[in-house]
Amino acid sequence: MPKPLTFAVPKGRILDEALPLMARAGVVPETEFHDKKSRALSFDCENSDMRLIRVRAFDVATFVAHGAAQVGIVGSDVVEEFNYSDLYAPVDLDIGHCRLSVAEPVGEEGGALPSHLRIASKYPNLTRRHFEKLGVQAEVVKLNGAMELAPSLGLSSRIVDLVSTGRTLKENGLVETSRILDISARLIVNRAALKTDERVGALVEAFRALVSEKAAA
Ligand SMILES: Nc1ncnc2c1ncn2[C@@H]1O[C@H](COP(=O)(O)OP(=O)(O)OP(=O)(O)O)[C@@H](O)[C@H]1O
Ligand SMILES: O=P(O)(O)OC[C@H]1O[C@H](OP(=O)(O)OP(=O)(O)O)[C@H](O)[C@@H]1O
Repeated sequence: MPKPLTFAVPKGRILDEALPLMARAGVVPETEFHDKKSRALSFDCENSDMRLIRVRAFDVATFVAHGAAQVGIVGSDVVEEFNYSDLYAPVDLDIGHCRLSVAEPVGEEGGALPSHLRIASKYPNLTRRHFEKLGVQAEVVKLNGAMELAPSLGLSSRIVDLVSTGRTLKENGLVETSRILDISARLIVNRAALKTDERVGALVEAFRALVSEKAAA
C-alpha cells in the first residue's frame, strides 16, 4: 500500500468555495470534517487513500513546501509572500478572489512618499518588495490580524492588507491608495512529490480540467 497522500486546506473562508471543487475532483472528507465540535486536524477521505489536514492558511504553504503534505489549496497571496522554491502552484482555481492593497487614514492620502515608512502587515515580504520598487524603505510591523487598528493607534502610518468588499477599511477610517496584487486561490503541490508520485499529477490534471470546464461554461 502506498503512503496516503496528504492534502492541506485552510480553515477559513477559502474552504467553503474549495469544498465543492474538491468533491468534483474526487476529494471528499469523512463526515467528521464538517462537525464544528470536532478537534481533529486530520481526516480520512471517502473512497481514497488520501487524508485531509486542516491548518492555518500560511501553514498550508509550509506543509506543502516541506513535503509534509503533497498537495494543498491556498491564496496566491501566501504563495507570493513565501516564494518557496519547492512549492509549485500549477492551477488557478478562480475562487477566493481579493486583493492586497496599501491603505491610509482618510484625509492623509496623496502626499509625497517619504524615504522611510512604518507599515503594519501580515505580509512583510510583499510589503517590502512593493515599497522597494518605489524607492521607499519599509519597516514592517508584523501583525496577524486587525491591521486596521494600527494607524489610529500610532503603530504605523499605513497598512498592507487584504481587501475584498472594502467594508473593513471603510469602517475603520481607512482608504485604499494602491493595489499591490490581485489574488485568487491556487492548487499547490510539492515539486518533488509531483515528480515521484503519479497521484499528485493526476490531481493536478483533475483540477485543471474542472477549471477549464468552468471557464468554457
Ligand atoms: N476578504 C478576504 N479577506 C481575507 N482573505 C480573503 C478574502 N477573500 C479571500 N481571501 C483569501 O482567504 C485566505 C485566508 O484563508 P482562510 O480564511 O481560509 O485562512 P485561515 O486559515 O482562516 O487564515 P488565518 O491564518 O488568517 O486564520 C487569504 O490568504 C486570501 O487568499
Ligand atoms: O474588504 P473586506 O470585505 O472588508 O475584507 C477584508 C478583511 O477580511 C480579512 O480579514 P478576515 O475577515 O479574514 O479576518 P482576520 O483579521 O482574522 O484576517 C482582511 O484581513 C480584512 O480585514
